[in-house]
Amino acid sequence: MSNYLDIEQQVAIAAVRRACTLTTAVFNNLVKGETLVKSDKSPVTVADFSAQAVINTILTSAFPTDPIVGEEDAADLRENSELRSRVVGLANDALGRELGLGEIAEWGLGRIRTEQELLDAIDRGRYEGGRKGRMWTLDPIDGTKGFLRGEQYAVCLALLVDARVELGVIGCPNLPQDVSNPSGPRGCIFVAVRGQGALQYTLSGGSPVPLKMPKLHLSELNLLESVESAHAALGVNERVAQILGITRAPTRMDSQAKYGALARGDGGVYLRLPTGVGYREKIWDHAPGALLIEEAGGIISDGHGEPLDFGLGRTLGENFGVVATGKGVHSQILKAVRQAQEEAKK
Ligand SMILES: Nc1ncnc2c1ncn2[C@@H]1O[C@H](COP(=O)(O)O)[C@@H](O)[C@H]1OP(=O)(O)O
Ligand SMILES: [Mg+2]
Ligand SMILES: [Mg+2]
Ligand SMILES: [Mg+2]
Repeated sequence: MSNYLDIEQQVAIAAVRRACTLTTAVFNNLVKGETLVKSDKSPVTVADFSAQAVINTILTSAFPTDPIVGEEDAADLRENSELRSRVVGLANDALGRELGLGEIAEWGLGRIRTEQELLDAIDRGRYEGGRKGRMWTLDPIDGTKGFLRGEQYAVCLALLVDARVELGVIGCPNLPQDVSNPSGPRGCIFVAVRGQGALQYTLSGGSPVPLKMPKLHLSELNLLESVESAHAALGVNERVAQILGITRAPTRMDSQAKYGALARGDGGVYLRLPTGVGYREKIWDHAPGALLIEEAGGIISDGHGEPLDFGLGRTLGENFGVVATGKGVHSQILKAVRQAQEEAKK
């Protein structure tokens, strides 16, 4: 008998691997005009579109009936022929390469797609989400601002069944494989399967390393937080650290690379508190990271201690931020969050 979600895991890792190769290549050749600004003022690049095209194409070929909640859609590309042909070229380069480790011909790799097929593949990510059945969440580039700065970003894919995350894959092309050797080799893939633990692979292949979060005392913790001050209330984080007596400086990093760092013990707490402008967190920004933390032995909730609800649609609804950390310190951190929040209201 095969292991739970064996095929899904192989497909997801292969898709994320191909997308990571693509995004790395695009970064090295990105030219002016290949970045657009979306209606929410966030950036999107040809790499985001083509990575979504690649992953959706592979998922659809392996699991034709599974819906996908993906961040991007093809509307901007349908009106811009220059951008469209660049995305189509990049996606076909990535899909057309010969089969790699663990890939099988039935996933339809190696075949060149038409423009129409690739735009439709991107738009397969428009599923509205919900509470029943299987669905994938995809963030083709999480942390686009980090990607554009040449810093951290992540290619993030998760499989949910009845709104519960069962499989999470996070590819981090720029993340050092070993935090104690920051100038050493980069490129990690984090994989979590419910009930089966969390693993780190290197992007280049090889055997995975199991991840287990270390038991840390409050005094040893440091916060993992956003680089962008518009994404999280960094001032409140500072106060939370002060209340807890944390003296180590926070680690600022874009994207769900933070969840990978937390799962392997490079930091003690992922802390993301709302800035108060009414932004709703998206399910693709937390689904794979949430399972990774649970399977590495940690706990994840919102800032009030409530579980994250992935069954509300494309967003986490009215949720109050995210707190992910070790089981031993979670309640103390929530208490400090409450105190900092009350002080901020005064
Ligand atoms: N105003 C906002 N508040 C919170 N998160 C945001 C906001 N705008 C974009 N994001 C998303 O936050 C995530 C990055 O947060 P972090 O600061 O932890 O790196 C990304 O998913 C980013 O989208 P994107 O996937 O488009 O980069
Ligand atoms: Mg975005
Ligand atoms: Mg994102
Ligand atoms: Mg994104």
